[in-house]
Amino acid sequence: MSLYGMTLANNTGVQRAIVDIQADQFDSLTDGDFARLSSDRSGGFVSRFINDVNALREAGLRLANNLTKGVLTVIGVLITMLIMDWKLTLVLLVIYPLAFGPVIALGNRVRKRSKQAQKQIGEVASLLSESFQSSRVVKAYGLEDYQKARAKRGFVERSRLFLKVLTDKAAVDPILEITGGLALVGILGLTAWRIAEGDTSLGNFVGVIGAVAVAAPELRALGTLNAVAQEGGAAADRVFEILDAEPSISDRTDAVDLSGARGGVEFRDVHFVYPDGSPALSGLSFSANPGETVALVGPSGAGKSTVFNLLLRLYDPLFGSVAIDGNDIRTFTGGSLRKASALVAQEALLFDDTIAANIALGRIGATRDEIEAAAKAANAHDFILTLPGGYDSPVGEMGRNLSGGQRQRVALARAILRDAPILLLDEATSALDAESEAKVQVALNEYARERTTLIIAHRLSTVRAADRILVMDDGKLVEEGTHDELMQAGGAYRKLVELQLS
Ligand SMILES: Nc1ncnc2c1ncn2[C@@H]1O[C@H](COP(=O)(O)OP(=O)(O)OP(=O)(O)O)[C@@H](O)[C@H]1O
Repeated sequence: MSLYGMTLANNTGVQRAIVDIQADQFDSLTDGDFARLSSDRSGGFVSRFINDVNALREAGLRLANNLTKGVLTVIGVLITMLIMDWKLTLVLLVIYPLAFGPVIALGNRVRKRSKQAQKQIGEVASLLSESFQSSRVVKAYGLEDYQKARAKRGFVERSRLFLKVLTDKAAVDPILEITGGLALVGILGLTAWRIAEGDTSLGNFVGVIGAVAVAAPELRALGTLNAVAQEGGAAADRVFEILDAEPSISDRTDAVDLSGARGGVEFRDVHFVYPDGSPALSGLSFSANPGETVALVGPSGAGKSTVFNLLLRLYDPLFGSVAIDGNDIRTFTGGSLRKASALVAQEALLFDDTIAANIALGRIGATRDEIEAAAKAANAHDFILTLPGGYDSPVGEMGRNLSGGQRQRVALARAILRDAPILLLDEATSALDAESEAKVQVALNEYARERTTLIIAHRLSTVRAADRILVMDDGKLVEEGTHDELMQAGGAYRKLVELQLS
């Protein structure tokens, strides 16, 4: 009964520790650098939460339930043996570690190989989620065989790596059998000699061997436990990689809250290269005054979205500075800095919840009336009312139940509700038809009057009305002016417009 009680207590303890580890891992990733999250496969992270944590749980439970019992038995047996025949016990104490040497070496190999296997599970998880998310393209392009082959390769590799770990673990018992057998032969010889010399008696010897027989299964269990512990250790290494990572972008100790921002934005000679080495900005300087609407245009890869990434301080520039209202954004706390901006990104990301809940994320605690007012301003109200559940309709995973244009309008409503002094629109209306876009534009013009608005758009009709248009190329500013001025100047902007009209 006490064993039952101990097992229950261990199970609960391990389970609680696992919940804490999972929550801490999630907190660390969510609060950590954006660069880290965007640099690894999503499946890699998912597997750290599921597979690594499972391995930790297994190891934790086995260690908690078997280690104490095993160690206590071995200590008790050792004391008895020392009393009965200390010389033979000392010989055994020298021989046993020799037998355990290979088991420990094997344990280290298990650790290395488990780490490799766990990493590969992450790759398989990414492959699976990518494959299910892209099922439309897979069907439309007849890529079923291609995907099946990729998945099969992943599964085969998974089983190959898993088998290696199992093979190592399986070798523990035979090693213990062989070394144990050899040790026994030696001990028998030694004892026969000592009995002949009159140094010990057969009775003592039988007593010691009896004690070894009691301890042997526990020792063997401790041997396999080592392999399990190493597997758990490999998982723990991966979990702690996440927990211990220090974010490179964090609040300075003297950071202050940005409150009452007027929304002036300034980039001064900003140079930036992504962590993978892709150059993005090389000496970009521009400013946007509070309340001004500034459009960023230019060829794909010119660095437009990067401007938003730096303004939100998802990354820090290599050189130069980004300022709001004349103060370097690194002097502000990250939370307050991001509250000053409302971003609508190209992919209009929605969460698997209702439409109302998705809009409300713009400002936690907003009332239903405020949510509806924001939806009206984003020209979303009418389509929302045509849905069976109205504002309470579920949008599906990543907003899959809505059309691209509908998703964008819900995302716009969320940004409008945020009521921030800086509005960042990155191809925010690209999925709308011309009529809907025009309607959204009218509403946005009204809303943007008191806000600094930065607009990225390829469709140049969207940016015509901006107070100023910045033309970027290769991470630099190449032209600047109103639509009319730039058309007259006959430079890069005019070429872009003519290309779109032709
Ligand atoms: N997360 C990232 N990691 C690595 N490189 C990136 C990342 N995002 C962008 N880049 C690179 O930085 C450069 C600028 O990209 P950016 O997205 O800012 O261009 P853009 O002008 O917004 O292009 P588009 O109009 O196609 O959206 C590109 O060469 C791109 O490959």
